[in-house]
Amino acid sequence: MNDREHWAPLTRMNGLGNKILVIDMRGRTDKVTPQAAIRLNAHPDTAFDQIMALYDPREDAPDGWIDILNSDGSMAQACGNGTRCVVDYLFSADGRSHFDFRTIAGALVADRFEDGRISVDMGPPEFAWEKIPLSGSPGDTKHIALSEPFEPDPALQRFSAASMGNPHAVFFVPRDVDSYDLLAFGPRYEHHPMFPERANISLAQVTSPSSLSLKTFERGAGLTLACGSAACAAAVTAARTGRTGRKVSVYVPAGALEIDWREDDDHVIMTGPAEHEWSGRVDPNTGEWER
Ligand SMILES: N[C@H](CCC[C@H](N)C(=O)O)C(=O)O
Repeated sequence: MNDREHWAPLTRMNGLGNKILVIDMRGRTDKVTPQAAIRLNAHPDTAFDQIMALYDPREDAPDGWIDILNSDGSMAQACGNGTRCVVDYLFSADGRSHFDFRTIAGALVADRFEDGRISVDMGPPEFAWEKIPLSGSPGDTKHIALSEPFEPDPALQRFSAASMGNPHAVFFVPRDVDSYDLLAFGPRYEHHPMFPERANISLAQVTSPSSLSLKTFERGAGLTLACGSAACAAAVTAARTGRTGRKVSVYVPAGALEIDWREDDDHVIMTGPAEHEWSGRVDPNTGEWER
């Protein structure tokens, strides 16, 4: 029997087009399962890039623990666009605008401003190759030569790497990011032997000392319209390689994310919108849902 009254609130949102499902698991003792994620992703109305599963606050998670699931059921350590959606979901419920969440990668402190924009402190980037992680001990992670198999275009044979809690490979390209067939080579790059935990693969075209355009093939989710942690990774690697300053506007089709890589504490602050689409409920164990 489907005891739907005991299903969890399901909210479909997006962060600049990054498709997010917020599942409110507070007050429950069960978990959103990878099987539920795969089933939800199989339906066109609930197909998503990430699930943000929000659990009760606990001693080390003042405003709640967040599990992040990719659409293939794998777990992610960071999700900037998804975090903004959780903030907006909670603000709509009780008007609160400051939050201190925890994920497996650490703290995610976020603030919602009067105009609806939301800032998330994504923490400091990590550049040490063994912590990203990369294999083959490439040493300097500013300019890494990709080992075979790679694309014939030289711009797709070297990258900069960073972790925002999750692994990112950023390829700086000279042309419009849409002029490359990222959908075609993204899967091979995501699973490349240099990325022992796979990687989020981004193409970045620097357009000024304070702006770049970005396109990302996400680990465990594929080509997405936006990726917040990739925007952070692209901004810090652009700054680190002297292509931009530490404040960068990262443009994706639906708009821009503002990234500020702070000098004083090395933290990366990402600011952008969140959009509510519809609300329903879901069985977090099976992925059965209704609006
Ligand atoms: N879309 C997310 C990133 C998800 C990262 C996930 N693809 C992984 O690292 O496995 C964001 O806005 O930050």
